Amino acid sequence: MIRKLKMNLRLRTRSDKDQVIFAPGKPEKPTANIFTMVIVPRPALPHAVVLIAVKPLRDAKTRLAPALSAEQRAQLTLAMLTDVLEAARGAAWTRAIAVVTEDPQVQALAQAYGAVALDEPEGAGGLNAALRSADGWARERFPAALRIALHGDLPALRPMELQQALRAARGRSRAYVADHDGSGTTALIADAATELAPAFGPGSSARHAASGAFAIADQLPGLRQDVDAPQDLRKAGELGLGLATKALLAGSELV
Ligand SMILES: Nc1nc2c(ncn2[C@@H]2O[C@H](COP(=O)(O)OP(=O)(O)OP(=O)(O)O)[C@@H](O)[C@H]2O)c(=O)[nH]1
Ligand SMILES: C=C(OP(=O)(O)O)C(=O)O
Repeated sequence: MIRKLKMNLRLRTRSDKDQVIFAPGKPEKPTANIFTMVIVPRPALPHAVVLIAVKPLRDAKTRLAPALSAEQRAQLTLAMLTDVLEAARGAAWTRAIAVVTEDPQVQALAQAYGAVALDEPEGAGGLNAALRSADGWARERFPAALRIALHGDLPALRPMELQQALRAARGRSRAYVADHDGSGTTALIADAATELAPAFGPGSSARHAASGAFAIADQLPGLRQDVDAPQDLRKAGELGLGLATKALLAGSELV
């Protein structure tokens, strides 16, 4: 009897595509205790798919050109993305991470951290088209999940901040986190029933508010601190850099 139940459980877990447990590098397997599953049915926990768009490294971080060479900007982009992937993996509700990019080095880094690398969509739609495409992928693959679009240049992001933003968005169809100076957006969240409808770019905070998204007001310094200009690196350094960015910038006068 028990053997039969175990077999049924295994089959059910494998056939339900929205039950994938996020475990980078490890095969999927049911984590629930068989007796818990049978005797105490639990409601599904909220879960989120993290979407990160990254443009080709050769074009990245142009506003840092006064302070860093093209090669240094590419290395910094990879280091900051590493720290964002680490933070995203550490947030309790993260079910999957997808990085949308055409850059092979970025794709390889994403996959090394257990994320899915999605191809850049056809056409020259830029960041918002890339995120719309990733959102379509996520909604099809994880129909009950929240999605959170997140910048890849948040080197002081903590897993708890990501988790807090997701909690703050509960009960809202869409919500966003404004950047540190209030004009831009560092994260945009949509619930399972709602398209992400990203409107990133200069002044995106006002656009996201005008589109009806809820402005998350929580103190989230690491989540708000994106790196656009050289002085942003110092501010992120004061908050505490993730390990990869910290190692890359050790000894640099920029932090
Ligand atoms: N996949 C994809 N990601 C993009 C695109 N444009 C921008 N991004 C990403 O969106 C985020 C914010 O982009 P930007 O601020 O425009 O670019 P940046 O490289 O961070 O900085 P600047 O070159 O100084 O503007 C970064 O993570 C970018 O890599 C795009 O066309 N496709
Ligand atoms: C794309 C955005 O950010 P930034 O250009 O500052 O990275 C934004 O705030 O919408």
